[in-house]
Amino acid sequence: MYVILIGISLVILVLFLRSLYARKVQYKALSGLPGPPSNYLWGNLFQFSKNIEDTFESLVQLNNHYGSIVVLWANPWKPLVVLSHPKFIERVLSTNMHVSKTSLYEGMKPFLGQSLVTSDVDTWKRQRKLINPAFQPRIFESFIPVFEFHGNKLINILKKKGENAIIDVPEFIDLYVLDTICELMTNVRTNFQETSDNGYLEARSNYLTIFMNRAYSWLKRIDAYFSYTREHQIQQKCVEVLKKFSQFLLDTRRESRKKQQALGTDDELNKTVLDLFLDAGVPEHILRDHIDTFIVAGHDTPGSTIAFALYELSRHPKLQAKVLEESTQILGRDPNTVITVQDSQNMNYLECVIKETLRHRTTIPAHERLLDEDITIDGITLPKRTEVSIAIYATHHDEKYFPNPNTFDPDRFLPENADKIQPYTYLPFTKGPRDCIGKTMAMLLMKSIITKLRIGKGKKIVNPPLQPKLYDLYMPIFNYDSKKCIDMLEKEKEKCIIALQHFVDLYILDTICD
Ligand code: HEM
Repeated sequence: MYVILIGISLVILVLFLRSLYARKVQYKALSGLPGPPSNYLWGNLFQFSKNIEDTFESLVQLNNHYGSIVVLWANPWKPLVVLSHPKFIERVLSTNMHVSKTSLYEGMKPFLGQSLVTSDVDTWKRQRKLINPAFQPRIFESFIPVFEFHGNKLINILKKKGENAIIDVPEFIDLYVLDTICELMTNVRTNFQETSDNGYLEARSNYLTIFMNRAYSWLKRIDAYFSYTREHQIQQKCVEVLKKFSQFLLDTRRESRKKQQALGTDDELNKTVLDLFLDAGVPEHILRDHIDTFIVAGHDTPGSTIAFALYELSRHPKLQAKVLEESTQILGRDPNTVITVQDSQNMNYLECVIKETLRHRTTIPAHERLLDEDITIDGITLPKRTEVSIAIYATHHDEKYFPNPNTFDPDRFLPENADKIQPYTYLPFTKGPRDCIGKTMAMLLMKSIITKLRIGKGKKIVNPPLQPKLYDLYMPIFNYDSKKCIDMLEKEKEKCIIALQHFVDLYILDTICD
């Protein structure tokens, strides 16, 4: 017995000494980099664990205060190097190396398992290759009936509300995108737009809220601690609800595939992500993880971008006029015209508006990678296994790369100006082998619904006296009832809904009802 206890103690001691040594080496390598003053023992722990809003604000301000390579010791044992330096970003993103994810993504694993966003490198490579056909240009035409069906439904719902109704447009857009993405990913037609109250949205919102809380609290990132918290219990309940929904999509698609195969009507050319995974014989629980991954990755980002693009257009009548003129030239004046892929691709000015929205209101402000080997540039070395954060929001708002960064100016993306944008400073979908697989689909979807909403009739423009706060930009993720779990977000949620509802929705209602 004693021998076993001594053995275990020795193993623990050796592991502790090893990690102490590794930390010493890492501290030596990184301590010369700029960053907020940190203590050797507890790093910047007490500066970055107040609440989500402070953390977001602090991270964004870092680059202004300390420059484009900043080291943070928010977790004293796991430093994070925040990069907004295009040369370093290029070195990380432009090769087949450094595609591993960091500890940040562990918090998504109870929901997404080992799927594209969260999987290890070998699994990710296989999965990405397998589903590539579902995102190739040759199948884009098959998206059009889906955009049309759910887009027309949205227009009808908004029309029925009547002129004096107060409409939370981000919520309506959100439901439209959710229905559209579910069908594009699984070939199953859902109806969130008319029956939104099924618990799925609330569960997903609460899960993501807790994920964000964990992401910015080193303590909550420790499984041994987190598994005893109330948030963990809530998260488990959320996962149960979420998995029921993906199981429903899976069962429904299996049934319809059987019928199609029996009738010989299955579409061999236009396969969805789910069909490709089903063909590959992926086990049941992993199929559910994949469904969840694609719905979560493909939903909030276009949803909030569309809401913000509409918001910006409501504030800039001249830009609206340009967008309207362009869509009238391409589509004519019949509101029932179907928008083809070619039409969408010809909408160059609308594309500039969306690109500028993705810059100005960067939907994913940062993402992380683990370095596979040392990187040295200009005498600065980041050692292998350093966790780096690619601070997209910071490059998008750096005066050096985007003059007057807080001005909404789609002309930056006109062909004559776009060439001047420095490589690796504009990264809404990130770049490299692990970039956003849904970027072209997202652009088609966003163009289709913004055009369908016929923004720019130019009747009544609401001029907002307020700007949404930085944190509001991330609020569409938390748009549903998060009361039960995170009280502190309530105030912010209201602010966001008021800001967007008041300034975007009334405008859209006016123009659409017109
Ligand atoms: C405005 C819309 C969108 C934006 C701004 C966006 C942005 C991004 C970014 C920045 C990443 C990298 C995240 C990381 O590495 O942590 C990413 C990855 C991803 N996105 Fe998107 N995305 C959008 C729409 C979509 C859509 C519509 C889909 C699918 C239907 C999608 C599916 C994915 C997937 C599966 C990944 C993981 C890719 C991989 O690891 O190989 N995204 N997206």
